[in-house]
Amino acid sequence: MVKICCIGAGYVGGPTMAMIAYKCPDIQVVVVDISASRINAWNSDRLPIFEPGLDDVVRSCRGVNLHFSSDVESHVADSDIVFVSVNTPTKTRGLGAGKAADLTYWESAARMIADVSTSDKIVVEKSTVPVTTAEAIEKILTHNNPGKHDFQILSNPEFLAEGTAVADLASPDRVLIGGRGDTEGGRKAIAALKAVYARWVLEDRILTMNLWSAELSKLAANALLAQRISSVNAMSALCEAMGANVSEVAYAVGKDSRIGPKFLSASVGFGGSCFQKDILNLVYICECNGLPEVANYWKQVVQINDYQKARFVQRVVSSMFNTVSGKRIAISGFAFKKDTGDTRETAAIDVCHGLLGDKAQLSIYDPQVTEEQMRRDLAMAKFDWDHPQHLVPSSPTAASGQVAVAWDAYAAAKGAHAVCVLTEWDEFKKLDYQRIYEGMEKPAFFFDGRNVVDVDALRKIGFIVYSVGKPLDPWIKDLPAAPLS
Ligand SMILES: NC(=O)C1=CN([C@@H]2O[C@H](COP(=O)(O)OP(=O)(O)OC[C@H]3O[C@@H](n4cnc5c(N)ncnc54)[C@H](O)[C@@H]3O)[C@@H](O)[C@H]2O)C=CC1
Ligand SMILES: O=C(O)[C@H]1O[C@H](OP(=O)(O)OP(=O)(O)OC[C@H]2O[C@@H](n3ccc(=O)[nH]c3=O)[C@H](O)[C@@H]2O)[C@H](O)[C@@H](O)[C@@H]1O
Repeated sequence: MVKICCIGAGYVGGPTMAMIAYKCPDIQVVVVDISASRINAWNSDRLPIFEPGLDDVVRSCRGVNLHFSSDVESHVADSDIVFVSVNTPTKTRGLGAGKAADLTYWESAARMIADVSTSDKIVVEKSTVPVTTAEAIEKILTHNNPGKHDFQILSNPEFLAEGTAVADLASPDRVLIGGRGDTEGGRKAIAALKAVYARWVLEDRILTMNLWSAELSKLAANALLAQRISSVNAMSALCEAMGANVSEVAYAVGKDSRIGPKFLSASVGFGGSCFQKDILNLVYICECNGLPEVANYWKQVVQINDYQKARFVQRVVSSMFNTVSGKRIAISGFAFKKDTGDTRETAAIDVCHGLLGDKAQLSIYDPQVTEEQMRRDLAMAKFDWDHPQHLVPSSPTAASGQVAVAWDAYAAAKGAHAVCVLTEWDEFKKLDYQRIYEGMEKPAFFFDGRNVVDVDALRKIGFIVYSVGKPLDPWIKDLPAAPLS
């Protein structure tokens, strides 16, 4: 029986391994992590991540052929295939700080594999890593393993998106396997991993290629996806200036089959643990390889995203008589997108910081994010969020006087001067906005960073409404549009 061990029980390791176990009853899968609390949560009724459909998948195979354990070393030693799905955050110090990927967790996992291995292994890069990381890992493994076992390194980047992870894993657009197809050992390793996925993924969707192409394809895919969002967000600023409607423009553009309709929703800015991190990593790789023009091209995607968040804050402050000092502002949604409780790099953090900087009183509601998480995020230094939680410095009392957390969107808006929608949760489309309006200070402002509400209906109720990329409310029209510097 094939034994798989995955190092890292996070948003990727947990769901991907659960899907492998679910689809391959004859494979034993163990997911290990240095965080005992995370492992305990995977073994409990309340999983550590919120992901639609995941509970059922985990429940159907946990304790049968899917196990979660903090006994990292013995399970790694005992396995044939080791997936490494640990954090690869942006470096905060030293060479490449603010851009390069921090491979500390990766390297320590690799050294541990080398130390404990008593048999040959296939080591699979699941984490998103800089191009040529496979070679570095290979060197660590071959130079540190006393038994001189054979290690085959494969790159198998993950393309799931949070909120749709189960569907993405069950029916992926493609599975990518990079390996050394020019050696016999490499070919065997590729075939072994391919055989795992082939249990449920059509053969023509399993792509095999060389290691560097696979590693780069992952960075390229995220860069291109994020670029679409920055492109449509850049258009949203122009739409506001011209009286056009970004949803109509995106619809018209997306009808071109060469462009396609997906990933063209204008927003307050993309968030999530990967888009910014992976583009910065790409920028760093370009700079290190003497390609400053290419680096600058991709840097723009992140710069437009920062501009979009700053522009939103500017709209809020300038609309409300140029000050939000002491005013209660309801924040509807804190997660970086709907159907997840993940807040890493969420646009809400930057928008809240902007409003807190202008001395607003925030009242935040999100159906899946805990108060503790919101307070930690608002207190944390940039880039610190993507480290295992027990290693992140926290100051849970920061900003506490200016931040309150509400149990629903109605409570958040009570007595507020403005509502800002920052996550596109479905429930925000169905709220009783007449009731919300009646409970607010007047004039009542509504800033929709996700284009979820019916602008005309809210204006009829009496709200002054701003919706990203939509024709402007007469109240807002003549106010400055450029972000405050
Ligand atoms: N979150 C996402 O949707 C996606 C993430 N990725 C990539 O996958 C990788 C993992 O991302 P997430 O799962 O989101 O991170 P995560 O932070 O949710 O999980 C990583 C886990 O690895 C554990 N860990 C770190 N070092 C360890 C070690 N030496 N031994 C054992 N456990 C260790 C941490 O405690 C943590 O629980 C990253 O490289 C990310 O870029 C790729 C595709 C999608
Ligand atoms: O490497 C990763 O981590 C993953 O990053 C993204 O997945 P994810 O970040 O989970 O979620 P997305 O659906 O891509 O959304 C990212 C951000 O862009 C925003 N977005 C998305 C689409 C859109 O049209 N407009 C828009 O503003 C979302 O609200 C969210 O803040 C990619 O979609 C995955 O393929 C990839 O595996």
